Amino acid sequence: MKIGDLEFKPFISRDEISKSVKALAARLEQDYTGKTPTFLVILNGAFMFASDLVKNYKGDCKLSFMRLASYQGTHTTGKVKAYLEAEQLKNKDIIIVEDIVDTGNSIEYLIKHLQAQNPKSYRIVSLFHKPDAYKKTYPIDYIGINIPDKFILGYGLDYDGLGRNLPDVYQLKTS
Ligand SMILES: O=P(O)(O)OC[C@H]1O[C@H](OP(=O)(O)OP(=O)(O)O)[C@H](O)[C@@H]1O
Ligand SMILES: Nc1nc2[nH]cnc2c(=O)[nH]1
Repeated sequence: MKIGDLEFKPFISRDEISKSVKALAARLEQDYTGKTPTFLVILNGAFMFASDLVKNYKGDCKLSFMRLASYQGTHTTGKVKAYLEAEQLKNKDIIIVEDIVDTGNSIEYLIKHLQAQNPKSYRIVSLFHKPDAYKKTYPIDYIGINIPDKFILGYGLDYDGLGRNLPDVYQLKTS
């Protein structure tokens, strides 16, 4: 399948994704019993995962959204800047919702930003994780599916803005 100028092949089906999302929601529900966590959704990529995750989460919860703007120059390690009102996270049980943790640059930035705002607690849930590409040591508390270090798209993840709407996940063809 061609997206933009690149060729992709089917990788993870919507059924497999759905099972993983339900399992994550169930684990979170159990761990946050008696609490009202705030799901902090990291836009743009996590929008679809977050939507399905909270639909499957039956306990009380709140939602907050944060956009990370990447400034990508000629280097691949893009710097990120958060857009979020200060004090919004103080004394809250935060669950950071990411679609993917790859190198960990984004999550590192987020954690530093979050710590400065004194939340009561914070944990990370990511639907996808590339352990071989991960360069940080922060634990990813809840991981849906570990994947190899290859570019994917679909289910919220894009290539050059394209492919976010696809219900299944595709992997870049390399040969
Ligand atoms: O672990 P890393 O190497 O930092 O990669 C993970 C980040 O990359 C993606 O966001 P992206 O910057 O593509 O923005 P988007 O969510 O708006 O597509 C994803 O949503 C994560 O935030
Ligand atoms: N679309 C997409 N975005 C990413 N951000 C970090 N890793 C990836 C990836 O594999 N695919």
